[in-house]
Amino acid sequence: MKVTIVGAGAVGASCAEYIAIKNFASEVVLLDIKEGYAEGKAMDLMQCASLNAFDTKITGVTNDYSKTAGSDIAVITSGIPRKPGMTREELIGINAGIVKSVSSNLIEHSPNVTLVVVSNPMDTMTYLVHKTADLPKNKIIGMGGALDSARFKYRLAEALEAPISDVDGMVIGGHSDTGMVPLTSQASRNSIKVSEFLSAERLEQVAADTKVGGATLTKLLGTSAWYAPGAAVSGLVQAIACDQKKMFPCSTYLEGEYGLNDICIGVPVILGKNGIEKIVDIALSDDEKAKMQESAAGVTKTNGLLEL
Ligand SMILES: NC(=O)c1ccc[n+]([C@@H]2O[C@H](COP(=O)([O-])OP(=O)(O)OC[C@H]3O[C@@H](n4cnc5c(N)ncnc54)[C@H](O)[C@@H]3O)[C@@H](O)[C@H]2O)c1
Repeated sequence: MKVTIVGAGAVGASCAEYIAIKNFASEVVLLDIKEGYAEGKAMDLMQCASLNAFDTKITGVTNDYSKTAGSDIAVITSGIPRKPGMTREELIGINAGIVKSVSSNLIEHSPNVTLVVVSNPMDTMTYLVHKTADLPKNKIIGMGGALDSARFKYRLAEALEAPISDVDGMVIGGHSDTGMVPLTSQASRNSIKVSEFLSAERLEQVAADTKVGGATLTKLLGTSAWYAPGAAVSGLVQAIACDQKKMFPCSTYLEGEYGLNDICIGVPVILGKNGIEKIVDIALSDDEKAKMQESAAGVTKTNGLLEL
């Protein structure tokens, strides 16, 4: 199993590290446009191999796509991250050009690749790849909901004063500060609805903190987060590589599901060797349906800024 990660920055390197530690891929190629950067990150990571007991071979290359040939899965993290006070949508100008050329180079060298899009604004970047790349829709996957759900579970556990392993919950909708739809009505602690333990006000606070999870970290760090994003991407890559049939909320192209058309947005999907093997159309409450429509309107507005 060969995995390429484009962008050897904070998220790309974290993702490579988690993939290596999980030890399911034979090869990870890190590619960056910055001379020597991916080579350096790859060498540093390989020097962890004996310490962390993994056999994945990590190599780094400067913008040489011939070295990515035959990749089964490729992750696109190239582009700029946001600075404090910025929205993800503000990154579109620079990142759209990068994502378009990177996806085209990847597909040229690996025509059967499955792409995982991470660069922001992620739903719009995933849509851009759909519109410009010659790949079936099941092989174009946007990562956002897996991270947002992990942040939701962190906030739920905090409110419940419970270990995170007790908690389950999912965030669907757009990967933006306003567009996320944390499914608070369905979140549970050991299969008991969290509304049994938390007041409606506290649950609303959990949802609000979840939605600004990225912005909170960006303010603290001066740039966007990388550990949880890297871990979330590695989970998606492992589910595909190991044909796990695991369910994650991912950004995918919708054709009528959730009453939405011609948009990429986060919904639960089953991930296996064929990428997105199924879109899971769950029943939403009227409130969640309305929030999903509002979220989709926001993503569609950002998509309108693309020059397709
Ligand atoms: N979807 C999510 O949940 C999520 C989470 C965190 C970050 N992000 C996004 O991921 C992206 C990367 O974030 P980061 O913190 O790793 O940024 P970073 O600046 O640390 O790394 C980005 C890397 O991309 C490289 N790059 C730029 N243009 C390139 C090109 N044309 N080809 C190859 N490499 C190129 C840069 O040299 C840099 O090393 C940002 O857009 C950020 O907003 C998304």
